[in-house]
Amino acid sequence: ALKLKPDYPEARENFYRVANWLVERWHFLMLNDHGRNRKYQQAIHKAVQSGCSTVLDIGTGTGILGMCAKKAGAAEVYACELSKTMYELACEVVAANGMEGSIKILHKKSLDMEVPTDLPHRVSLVVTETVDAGLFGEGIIESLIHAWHHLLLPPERGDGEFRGDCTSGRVIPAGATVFCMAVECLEIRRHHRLCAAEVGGLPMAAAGELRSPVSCNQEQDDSTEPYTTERLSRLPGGYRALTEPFTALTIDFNNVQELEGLSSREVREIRLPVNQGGELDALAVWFQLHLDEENSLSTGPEEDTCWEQAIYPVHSAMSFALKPRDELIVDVSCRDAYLRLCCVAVLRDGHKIYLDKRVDLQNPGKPAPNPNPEVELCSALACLQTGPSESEDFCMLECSEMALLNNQDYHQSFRLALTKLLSELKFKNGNPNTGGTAVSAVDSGLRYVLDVSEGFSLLSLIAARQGQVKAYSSVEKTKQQNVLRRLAQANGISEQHLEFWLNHTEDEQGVLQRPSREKLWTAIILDCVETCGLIRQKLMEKASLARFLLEEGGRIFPGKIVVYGMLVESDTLLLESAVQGREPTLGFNIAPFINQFTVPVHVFLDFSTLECRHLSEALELFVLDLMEAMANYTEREVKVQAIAGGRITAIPFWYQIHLDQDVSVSTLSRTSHWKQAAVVLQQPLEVHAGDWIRLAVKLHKSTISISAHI
Ligand SMILES: CCc1ccncc1CNCCCCSC[C@H]1O[C@@H](n2ccc3c(N)ncnc32)[C@H](O)[C@@H]1O
Repeated sequence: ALKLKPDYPEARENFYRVANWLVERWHFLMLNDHGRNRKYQQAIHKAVQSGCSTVLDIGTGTGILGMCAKKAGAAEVYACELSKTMYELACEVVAANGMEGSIKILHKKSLDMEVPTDLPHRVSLVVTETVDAGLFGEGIIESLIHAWHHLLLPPERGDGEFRGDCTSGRVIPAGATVFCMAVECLEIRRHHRLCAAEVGGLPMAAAGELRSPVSCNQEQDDSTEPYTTERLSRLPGGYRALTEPFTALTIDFNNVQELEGLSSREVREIRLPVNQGGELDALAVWFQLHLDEENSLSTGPEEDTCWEQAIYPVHSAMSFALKPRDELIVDVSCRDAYLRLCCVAVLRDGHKIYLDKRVDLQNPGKPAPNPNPEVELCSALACLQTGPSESEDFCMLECSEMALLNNQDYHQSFRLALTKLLSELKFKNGNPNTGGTAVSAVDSGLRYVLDVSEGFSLLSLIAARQGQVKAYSSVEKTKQQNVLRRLAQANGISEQHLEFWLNHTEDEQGVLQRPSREKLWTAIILDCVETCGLIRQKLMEKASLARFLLEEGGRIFPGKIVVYGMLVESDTLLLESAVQGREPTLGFNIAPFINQFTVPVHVFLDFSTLECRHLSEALELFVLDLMEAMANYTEREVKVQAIAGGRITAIPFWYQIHLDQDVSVSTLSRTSHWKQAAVVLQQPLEVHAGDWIRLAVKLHKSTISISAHI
């Protein structure tokens, strides 16, 4: 169906979202990584030349490694791929490169393969790159254990005697070395822990412990993941290494006993000398993939590779300052096939300070010496909260929800705009001699504010705190509602002034209706921009419904969104969007096939750290007026002058979100929890400084498309 690529807008918009989902973005990065492809080719060539004549490519993707084996002269090449989309793609690619008859591709997971059903006999070489940023995340350990038992010839005998005919089995990559270091990084901290004692003027002590879903401590369930991934070299604000990288683990993929022993290996405790003081925010993990004795690939933050690192955020109520000469104690284990790293404690002047429990092992009765008194005080205050006891009861927030909570500008701006609106209305209606419009029958002077933000939001509380406001919140999860209730209680907001309207929405229409129909809303707060940088779907429809429900003088927040963009030349964005010709893929004809899944809008971009050349100033692309429906259009032509010569390859865009005439928030600001998006041009456009470029900007169903012409 995707190949039919219907061009009616709904399908096209869905096509983007589906294409993004069907084919992960790293396929483009990987195939454009000529260095990676070359190293695999060399290792495979050497192995085949030394006699490995039967090869299995596990997780073939586009088929590139299997084709290398064939070209290197392997007699039999098999490949398996569990994703249907990639399997079909591999079949097309192999056929297009004239190897249809000589590579047998199976739409199967390697674990479901056996001899002789799927392979006529055991093979002498398995090649695979089924690894993620945390190395084991694609199941390579389980795949190789199964391969050694069922698909590979036995490893060569320990006597080192080398049988040239390769009647023994081997794996490429031959092994991996995993590195780890402690880092300070505000961007990571903002996504995993509450960084301030107050949000939008609201003291947060009563919230109890808030956690992101990334944690590798004991209670492992499906709501948490052991690590997240980041491109450390691209994070806004950068990072600071607090320790040297240390080797957390080495693994030999040609030793099945070692592979089997991995998950039952006892937990290793490692001590990391701190050589740079700073806040301990996370452990960063990467690895070297040893393809064979000569070639290895690295996913390190300093290498110029395109890969992300695995990030293990440190969980403790408040951040913890490491000092030089401290030793960080880390537990390394491989429970249920994931690499787990946990910062356990800090060794300082002979004392063990536990990051979570703060218990001093030497004299358990006495609390540990205080790492830094103010931190201790904050967490003590947190423990004083009236709510649950501090540890077992915590509330889980998505990383994006945590980053939103740490966006002070956002909350202060809403507080300011709401205060202004409420005082305007009070003044107008409350003061008869203003000759204001007919005063609506506002019963007890109460005003109603509805917060339909997606996910966890404090805005209902910030509204209710203005006094004389009854706030309705769209927060659905019970634990999250309890956090809001606790905060309301601790901040003098009466229970009656905070309602969770999803608890008693009688019908679909009820979503935006007030309980008592005759009155209407003073303010309705809408969520407009997704964290990924796109306009939320159905925003304009929601805005028109919300407008209808406002009382005289009431407002929607935000009232207006202005889309800004910039013409840039960025090879990086090209490499993440499409395979650039044949050269990077070792001359194989792969690009046209995988590029079917290129999407013209790139999301989750950190524009502030994107390597690119600015070819224009920032310019206004589009205006969305949520208060005046008639003011809106679906397309607009904009002219912009090139300030430098070059190839326009993309147009990153972001938003100025206007809450009212004077208060606005930028999605590009330093404290922004939003990422940016970028339109990647189908054809790069060569321009000279001073050229005028015409942009045709279209917004259809929340999807922005831009075409550029001289
Ligand atoms: C320096 C490498 C690097 C470092 C850090 N980040 C990324 C990379 C780049 N590698 C990413 C590959 C990641 C995806 S794995 C590639 C393809 O293999 C498929 N699969 C996975 C397991 C599996 C199996 N047992 N049997 C059959 N098929 C299997 C997947 O469906 C996918 O299409």
